Amino acid sequence: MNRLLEEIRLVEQQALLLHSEAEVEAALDRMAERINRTLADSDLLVLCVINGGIIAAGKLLPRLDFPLTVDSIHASRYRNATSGSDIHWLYKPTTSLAGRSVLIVDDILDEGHTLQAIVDYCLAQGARQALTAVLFDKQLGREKPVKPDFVGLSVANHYLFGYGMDYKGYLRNAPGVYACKEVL
Ligand SMILES: O=P(O)(O)OC[C@H]1O[C@H](OP(=O)(O)OP(=O)(O)O)[C@H](O)[C@@H]1O
Ligand code: HPA
Repeated sequence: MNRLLEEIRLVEQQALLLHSEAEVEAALDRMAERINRTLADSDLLVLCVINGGIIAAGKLLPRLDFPLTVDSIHASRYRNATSGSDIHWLYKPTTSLAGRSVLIVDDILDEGHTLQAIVDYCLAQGARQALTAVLFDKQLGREKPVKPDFVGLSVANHYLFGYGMDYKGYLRNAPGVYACKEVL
């Protein structure tokens, strides 16, 4: 096995489960209920922030019970590292955002720079409103540049993986929220 895969296996073995699959699924139900109540008549465009937001969006969408369209955006700040740097714009939506109500869906709000940049981008493209939904909001104990409109769970300030969140590109598929031991 190569060195990176060995590290991934070790991180996975030593990680601490913070939120079970059942907890996250219940949080998704609650989030969807709030979105259904608020945005049913908005001709919504859901913007999935890939890669991390794939699972959040994929699990949220079938819970939404009104007509909507979907596109994606890829702004990456961590790029397989465990600390963020500059934002790299890797994919921009092909749908016109002009005049649209947009709901940006991501896995985690950490320092908030990525989501803030995506909100700014949507508004600059002429979106009527750019709302935000994050499955996890990390408790940093300080103000963030953006306050999400819809939040699934508030999570502890550790480096996390699972439900879309990666460790060095891996472990996004873990069925729960796990804290890496290195940063515990
Ligand atoms: O609130 P912030 O501190 O800006 O961090 C949050 C962002 O970081 C992760 O993306 P990442 O940059 O790792 O790209 P990825 O989705 O391709 O993994 C995550 O999916 C969020 O988009
Ligand atoms: O804790 C995290 N885990 C994975 N990806 C992330 N992107 C920002 N914070 C995190």
